[in-house]
Amino acid sequence: MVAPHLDTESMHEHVVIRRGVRSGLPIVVAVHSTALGQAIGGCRVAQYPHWRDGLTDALRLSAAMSDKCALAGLPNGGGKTVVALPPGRTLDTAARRAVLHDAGDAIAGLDGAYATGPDVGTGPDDMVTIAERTPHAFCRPVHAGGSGDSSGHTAVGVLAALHALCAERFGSADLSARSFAVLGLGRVGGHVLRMLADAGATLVAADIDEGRRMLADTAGAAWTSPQDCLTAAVDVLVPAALGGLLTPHTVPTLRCAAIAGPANNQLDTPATADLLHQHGILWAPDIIVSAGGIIHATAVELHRETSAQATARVHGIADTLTDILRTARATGSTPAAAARSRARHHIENGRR
Ligand SMILES: NC(=O)c1ccc[n+]([C@@H]2O[C@H](COP(=O)([O-])OP(=O)(O)OC[C@H]3O[C@@H](n4cnc5c(N)ncnc54)[C@H](O)[C@@H]3O)[C@@H](O)[C@H]2O)c1
Repeated sequence: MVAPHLDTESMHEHVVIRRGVRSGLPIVVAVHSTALGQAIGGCRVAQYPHWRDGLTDALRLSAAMSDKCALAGLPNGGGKTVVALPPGRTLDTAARRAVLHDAGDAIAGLDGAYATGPDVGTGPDDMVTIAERTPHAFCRPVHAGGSGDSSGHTAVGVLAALHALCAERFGSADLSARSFAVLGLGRVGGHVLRMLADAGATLVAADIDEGRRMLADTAGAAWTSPQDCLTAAVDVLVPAALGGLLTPHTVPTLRCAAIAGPANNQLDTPATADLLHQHGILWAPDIIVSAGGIIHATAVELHRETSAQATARVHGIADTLTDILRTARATGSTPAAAARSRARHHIENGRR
């Protein structure tokens, strides 16, 4: 089924919802916008209480991708693929291959309106499997000019954002003078922690996985519980785990002066940006901070740039963030509102 999505607040161009013919699993491909060019966004394979929760996630994440691409200056729109696994369901090799082929067929049916890449629950090998059914998957190996694992590039973008944020909030981009609480030491958070340690920063770190403690020890970071990390008295909180951690319940407990990290969808609702503002906490919009991976991937995979050229684009995140923070200050709005307004402006101009 290919049907237009009728959400009036954020109208999607296409939403494909289908039960995979091979896997029997629910597959959603959401194309939010192609106003600026081909929609891009990862393929997520994750457990959801109900497949409709996967649909909601796909709609939300694809709309956020449109804003992320627009703010990153990419000639692309936002899309997302979600394979919604029932609670407790895991995939063996054959089932995984079946569902990835089903997803590939759904993407192929969009005739190039959308291209996919790795996301939560998928990696570069899965893109090779999807590419057996559609050419619209980022799957070139690094040695052939592909982008590879995005987490290192995302981390480079986070560091660029942290420099810009510190310059705006504390009057200096010198990270060695600042303290950071890194919440989540996975692929991106681990890189960010190491880079902050190299820069001489004072560090606190946490992860629900005790196995990540070694990373913190090596970086000279004080290991703490996730709850204490969230509320640590530091200059900057770096959310690098899951989204939704900034809520009306958690914001009053925060003791940081600023927040910037790679975690997607950090705010539970857009209104929480106002609450952060009221508490004097400067929040760098995640759609800007976390864009390094997608900037690098599109540059090398779609536009055939060298990795060095792509990395220079990733460093541009610092200028984008500085511009948004200054605009917010000048207009008395929140950075979230300034970023959203800028993104919508770019998308509307692209549509004309
Ligand atoms: N990988 C990328 O290139 C990329 C790009 C853009 C955005 N992001 C976002 O950045 C975040 C991290 O991505 P990743 O690729 O590093 O994921 P990951 O799965 O490798 O790492 C996430 C880490 O967070 C930990 N974690 C989960 N729940 C936690 C909790 N409640 N408290 C503390 N730690 C917790 C996990 O144990 C894991 O170590 C995600 O929100 C992801 O969507 C990632």
